[in-house]
Amino acid sequence: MPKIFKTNAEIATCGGKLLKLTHDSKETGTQMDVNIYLPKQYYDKSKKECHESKIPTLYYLSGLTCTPNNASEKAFWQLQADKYGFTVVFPDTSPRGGDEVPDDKNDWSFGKGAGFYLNATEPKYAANYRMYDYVHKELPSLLQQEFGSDGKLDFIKNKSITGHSMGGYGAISGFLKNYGAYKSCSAFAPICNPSVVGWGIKCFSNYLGSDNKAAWKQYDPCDLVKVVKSTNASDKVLIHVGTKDPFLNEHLRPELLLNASKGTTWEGKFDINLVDNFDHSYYFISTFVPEHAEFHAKHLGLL
Ligand SMILES: N[C@@H](CCC(=O)N[C@@H](CS)C(=O)NCC(=O)O)C(=O)O
Repeated sequence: MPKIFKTNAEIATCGGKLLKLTHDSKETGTQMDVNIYLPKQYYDKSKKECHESKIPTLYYLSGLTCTPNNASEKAFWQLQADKYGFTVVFPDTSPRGGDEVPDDKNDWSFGKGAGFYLNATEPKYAANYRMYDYVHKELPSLLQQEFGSDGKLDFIKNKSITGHSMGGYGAISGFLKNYGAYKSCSAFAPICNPSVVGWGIKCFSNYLGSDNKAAWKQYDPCDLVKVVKSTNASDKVLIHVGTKDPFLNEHLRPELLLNASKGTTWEGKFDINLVDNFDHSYYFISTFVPEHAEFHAKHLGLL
């Protein structure tokens, strides 16, 4: 069978391996980069094929301007993945490619590197900017086909999701829109109410249409909490945001998510931790990665 993924690098790190991959995406119509970390448990020779409990997956969605490499190099998920035994998938943040993929070269918060984890409907962007279906459907399915065939890895059934900034919004939005598909969700400095903040307004207007507010509501966590019912008593979304995050008051606005959830089935289920002195960087993210890893490990049945 022809291979789906091309392996550009296979890097030993911690007890497992980081694979830097590229593949063709039908959703985006482009080649996509993705990194995956296979933990030490995957390479454990004493474990036979067809594990009774397969190794689950944590999807990490990155923020504006990022490629799969930022978090692979600076978040230190690998140590945690080995500790609990989960795979980590680091998708790219948008389609890439040449001039055939529309972009705004003067604005790093829009276009390439800023796909906003949605399916664009505006004609200019609709062919390529399909990061929602790419991340939640196509990528897990392709990974399962190629890397899950030995029966050890589960990219689809036992999975959780997390992310940073635009990726934090992508994680919460994807978790709510696919309620039940992910065992747990967490976020680092998420954009909580994209419909009312600068980064979100620019991306939603261009990708979904400035007048199409009904489409905006289908992705905005502050609207989704009102229509998606939390039916599981153990639902909890773990969030950390730094008080010295320069984007806190202009773009992140965690208080709006707290307010939006009031009176809904999600009230009290967003565990928002405003942490003193931390900024928006990977110094902040890596500090709280162990806490988020333990949280997801519990929900994935690893603890
Ligand atoms: N200063 C950044 C602003 C964008 C930014 O802070 N991006 C965050 C996500 S919203 C990030 O993770 N940047 C990459 C990194 O820190 O490695 C730039 O101009 O590239």
